[in-house]
Amino acid sequence: MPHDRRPIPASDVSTWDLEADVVIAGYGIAGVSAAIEAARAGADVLVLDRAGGWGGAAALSGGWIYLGGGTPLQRALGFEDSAENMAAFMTAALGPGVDAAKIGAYAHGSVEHFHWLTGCGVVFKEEFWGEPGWEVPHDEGLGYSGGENAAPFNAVATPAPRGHVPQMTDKRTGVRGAGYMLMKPLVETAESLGVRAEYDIRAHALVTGVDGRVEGLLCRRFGADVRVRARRGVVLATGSFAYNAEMIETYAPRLIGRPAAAIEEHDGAGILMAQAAGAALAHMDATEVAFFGDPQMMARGILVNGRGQRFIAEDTYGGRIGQAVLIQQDNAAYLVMDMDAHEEALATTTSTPFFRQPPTWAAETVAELEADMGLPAGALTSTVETYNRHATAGTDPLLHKKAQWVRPLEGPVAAWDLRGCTAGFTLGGLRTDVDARVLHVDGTPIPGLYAAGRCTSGVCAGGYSSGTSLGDGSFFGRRAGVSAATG
Ligand SMILES: Cc1cc2nc3c(=O)[nH]c(=O)nc-3n(C[C@H](O)[C@H](O)[C@H](O)COP(=O)(O)OP(=O)(O)OC[C@H]3O[C@@H](n4cnc5c(N)ncnc54)[C@H](O)[C@@H]3O)c2cc1C
Repeated sequence: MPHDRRPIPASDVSTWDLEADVVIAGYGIAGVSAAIEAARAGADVLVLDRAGGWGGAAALSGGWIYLGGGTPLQRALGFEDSAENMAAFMTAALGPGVDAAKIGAYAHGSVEHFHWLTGCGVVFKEEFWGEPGWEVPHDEGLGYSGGENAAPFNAVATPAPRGHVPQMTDKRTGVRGAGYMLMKPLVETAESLGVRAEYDIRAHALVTGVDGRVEGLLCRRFGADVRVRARRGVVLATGSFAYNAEMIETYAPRLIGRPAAAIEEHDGAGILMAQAAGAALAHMDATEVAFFGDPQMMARGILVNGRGQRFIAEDTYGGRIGQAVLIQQDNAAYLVMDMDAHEEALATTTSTPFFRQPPTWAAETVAELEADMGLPAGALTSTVETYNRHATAGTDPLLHKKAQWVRPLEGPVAAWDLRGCTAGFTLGGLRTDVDARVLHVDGTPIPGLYAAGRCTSGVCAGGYSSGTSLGDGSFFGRRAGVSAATG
C-alpha cells in the first residue's frame, strides 16, 4: 500500500471499475445512516468497507445512543427533558470548545432522530436502569450515560437519562449485543432501499477534478487498484485514528499503547485522504477515556490520586473519571473502601463483574493502609478525616458526591490499585459543518466531499458521554447522505 494520500487527478483515470451516485467509505454507524438517507433522496448508493462485512466498531459496541429532548422513551419512563436542557448539558459536558451549531442541531433534532431509528426497526425496551454502571446489565432501554445526574452537571441542567440502548435478546456486548441490534435493522433498511455494498476494499485516496471537486475514490483490493466513481458525492465514514500509532503520537500521545472501544480498521485513513485535499481538522487531542473500575464500587468508596487526595465525585460517569485520571492525575488512581461499603457493592448487579477484583491492600486502619500503599504519611489520613467529617452529616462539600452515596469510612479499610487502568479512542477529526460537508482549511466546503462519525470532530470537543459516538455518527451520517445525494 503506497503511503501517498494525495488526491489523484480525475484526468489520470481512464476507466472506472465501480460507479454510483453516492459512494460511502465505511459501513459502520455513520456509513449506514448516510446510505439510507442518500438512497431515500433518490441516489444510487454504493458502500465500501475494508472489512469482510458491515458493522465496524458500531456492531461490536455497547449500543448506547445519546438521544433526548423528550423522546417517547424518556417520557414513557417519566423523565422530563427538552432540547434546551439537553444542549445545556452537552455544552458543559462535551467541551471545552464544542461546536454550538452542531450541539444545537443535534439536541433539537434528537426526538426526530429517535423516530427515524425506530422507523428503521430499532427497538428500545421501556425499562430504566438507574444504578451506576458502564452499561445496562440486562436489556433495559434507558439509563444515565454521561454523569447527567452527578456533580457538576446536575447543577447545570436538569438531570435526564439520555443513554438509549437497543434491546438485545441477551446481554452480551461484542457478540450480537446492543450495537449489533442497532446496526442490523439499519443495514436491512439500507438493503431494502437498494444500497449496494462491496467488502474487502480499502479507500486510499480521493480522486478530484480540475476545480478540486471530489469525483471518486482510489481504493485497493487484494493488492490491486480499484477506481470508484462518485457521480454526486463521496462520504467518508471510516472511523477514528485510534489505531494509527503515528497520528496518536502526534495528536493524542496520552493514548499511546492504550487504544480501546475501537477496531484496528480505525487507522485514520479518511482523515488523511481528506487532509491531503486541504481539509481542516478539529480537536485532534480530544479522547474518550474508559476507566477499569466498577461504578457500583466507585460510588460507594473514595477515589484518590498519587498524593492520597480526592479529585472527582465518585458517583459520576466512569468516562469522566477516566479522563480525569489520565489527563489530570498522571494516570494514577486508587479506590478506597471500608468493609461495609465493599460488601454492599458486591451485593449489587453490575455489567462489569470483571472489574470486581480483590483489593490490592487491606489494613485495620487508614494510617496502616496509606503506609502499605506507599503514600506520604498523613496524606490519605487527612483525606479520609475531611471526607468523614462531612460524610457524618451526609454531605460532600468538596466534590459534591450525592448524599445517597456519602457515608463515613469506618473500621478496616481496603484499597485497589487502579494506576494505568485507562484506555480509549480519539474524538478529533475532519472539520465539518452541520450538513456534514467537509471544510477546507480556508473555511469553505470541499465540493463533493462529506463525512461523519469518528473520522470527524462531532459533538464532543473534549468531554464525552456514552452514546455520543453512535449518536453523532448516525445523526450527522444521515445529513452526509442527504447532502451527498442532493449536491
Ligand atoms: C466494545 C465497544 C463498545 C462501544 N460502546 C459504545 C457505546 O455504547 N456507545 C457509543 O456511542 N459508542 C460506543 N463505542 C464506540 C463506537 O462504536 C464508535 O465510535 C462508532 O462506531 C464510530 O462510528 P463510525 O461510523 O465512525 O465507525 P465504525 O462504526 O467503526 O465504522 C467504520 C467502518 O469503516 C471501515 N473502514 C475503515 N477504514 C476504511 C477504508 N480505508 N476503506 C473502507 N472502509 C474502511 C471499517 O472497517 C468500519 O466498518 C464502542 C466501541 C466498542 C468497540
